[in-house]
Amino acid sequence: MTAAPPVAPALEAVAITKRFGAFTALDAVTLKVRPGTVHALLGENGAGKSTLVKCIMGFYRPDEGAVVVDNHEVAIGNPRVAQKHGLGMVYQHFTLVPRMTVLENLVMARAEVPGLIDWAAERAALTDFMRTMPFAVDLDAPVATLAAGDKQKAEIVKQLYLKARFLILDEPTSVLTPDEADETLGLIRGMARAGRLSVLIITHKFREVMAFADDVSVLRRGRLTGSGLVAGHTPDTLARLMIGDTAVAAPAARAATPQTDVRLEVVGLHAQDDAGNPAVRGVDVRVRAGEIVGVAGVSGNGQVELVQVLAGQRPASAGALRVHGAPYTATRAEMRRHKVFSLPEEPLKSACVPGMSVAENMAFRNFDQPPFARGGWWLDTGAMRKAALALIDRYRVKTNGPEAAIATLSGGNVQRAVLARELSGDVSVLIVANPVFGLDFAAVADIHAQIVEARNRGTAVLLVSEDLDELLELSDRLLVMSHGRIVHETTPASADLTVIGRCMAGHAAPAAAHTPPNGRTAETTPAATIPAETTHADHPSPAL
Ligand SMILES: Nc1ncnc2c1ncn2[C@@H]1O[C@H](COP(=O)(O)OP(=O)(O)OP(=O)(O)O)[C@@H](O)[C@H]1O
Repeated sequence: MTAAPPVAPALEAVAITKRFGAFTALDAVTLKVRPGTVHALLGENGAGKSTLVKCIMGFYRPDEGAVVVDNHEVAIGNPRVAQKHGLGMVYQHFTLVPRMTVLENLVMARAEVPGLIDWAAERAALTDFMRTMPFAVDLDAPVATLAAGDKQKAEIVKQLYLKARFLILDEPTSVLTPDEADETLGLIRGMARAGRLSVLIITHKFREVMAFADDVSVLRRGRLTGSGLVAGHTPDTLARLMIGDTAVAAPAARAATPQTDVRLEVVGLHAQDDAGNPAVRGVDVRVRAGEIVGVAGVSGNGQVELVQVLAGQRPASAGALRVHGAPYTATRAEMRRHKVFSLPEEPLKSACVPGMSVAENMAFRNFDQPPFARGGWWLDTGAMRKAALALIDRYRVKTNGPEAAIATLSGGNVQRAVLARELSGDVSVLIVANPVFGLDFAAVADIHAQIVEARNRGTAVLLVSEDLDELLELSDRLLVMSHGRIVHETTPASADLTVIGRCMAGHAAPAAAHTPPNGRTAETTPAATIPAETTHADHPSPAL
């Protein structure tokens, strides 16, 4: 490992320009991070934030400009060189190997790992190192067993162990609960104030900028639109720098919908996670036409597996699904017949083919139907292009064109492209997971408006989200999922945040809470806490 001085460095990105073909993603952007400070980098989706940090970290070679660390220009040709200069990056999504322990992950991350590892010596050295950390992370825990907050701490510890003195955090709190986020950012800020670190943090959350950052820089369409002390800004001034005169979608009015026919029924559903452990343990949910049912919960409590079963990406081990009263196993034919659409988490990974074009990805739903397919096999690329152009325009997808590979779009724009595909038709049931993960506030407003409009048109929406504010804003009914079960039901109007928080954290709800009369199906009770024993956990229904 390279020795690096323990003091926080100053870092400057000077007049960085980065082009992708004819497109200029960054136009002479200059950013100065003062030593021992937390510097927030803001910008709407596609503004160039990731491109800028990738230039700093050596993933991309800028066309023009320089990176200066402690007043010395450094040539960072690749991320290993960045690491040698004490620069480390923590990503939005976790990079540690889930099946390995924290200790194994840390040792294997080093640039030079000996052929024969003396694990006892490594453990002793790492135990000493952990004593210098503000975080306590269990070295022997397999990463897969850690809660999201602990995983993120382990990612940060890894960078500090690799002697990073300048840390770039790319939306580090998007997978954390609000408490975990505050704790993590508080500890990071503490380390910066102590002079151990300088930090550049990409975030879309103004609250985090105002509470934890010293300085802020704002990008818009590849240009720096503002920079300075956070104390000199308000969320309004930052918003203006971010989106200029772009109109933000007004919140969609919630129409009174009759909510009569049950469109989606989940009955006694059980499913396992990738390791074969029970993940969904007896879930009952009904969603009616014109209703948004929100499912809250800390990540890792079975929500991903629930959505995957509903999307046909994971088998159920027991229980049943019904759509329009008919048995449903989420085959493509059933999805088409019943008009079931889904917007999954990480759409680039789970709902796109990254190497294929925006137009092709937008046509996935019906590429084998007219007007895209003719004579059973001939694909009409002209029709696909035309349809894609209309969707790009309507959903404001920023792309170099319908022919661009979808993987070249920024995260937020991939999300818009998939949403355009899934919402553009006649939708009877919509299953949505964390739809605004990583999006800026203008895109969030857009997507929320689209979901409420779908509901107003009579779509039954199941909305699974880790963002409680989003659920309280959008849901007609709100369920809380913990340890694979629905443990609480309420409406946003009668929600008690303390009870919800306690249920999310897996703590028993207060005895005074009301149990649904049928003791079984989370559907109609206004505010109910459902004891685990009333679920189907121990009595799985017959397998699908
Ligand atoms: N490899 C690439 N090839 C072509 N264009 C690219 C490539 N990477 C990024 N872009 C384009 O550069 C622009 C900036 O993208 P970038 O990912 O830096 O945005 P961002 O501010 O990080 O957005 P988000 O908040 O959505 O992650 C976008 O228009 C994107 O489509």
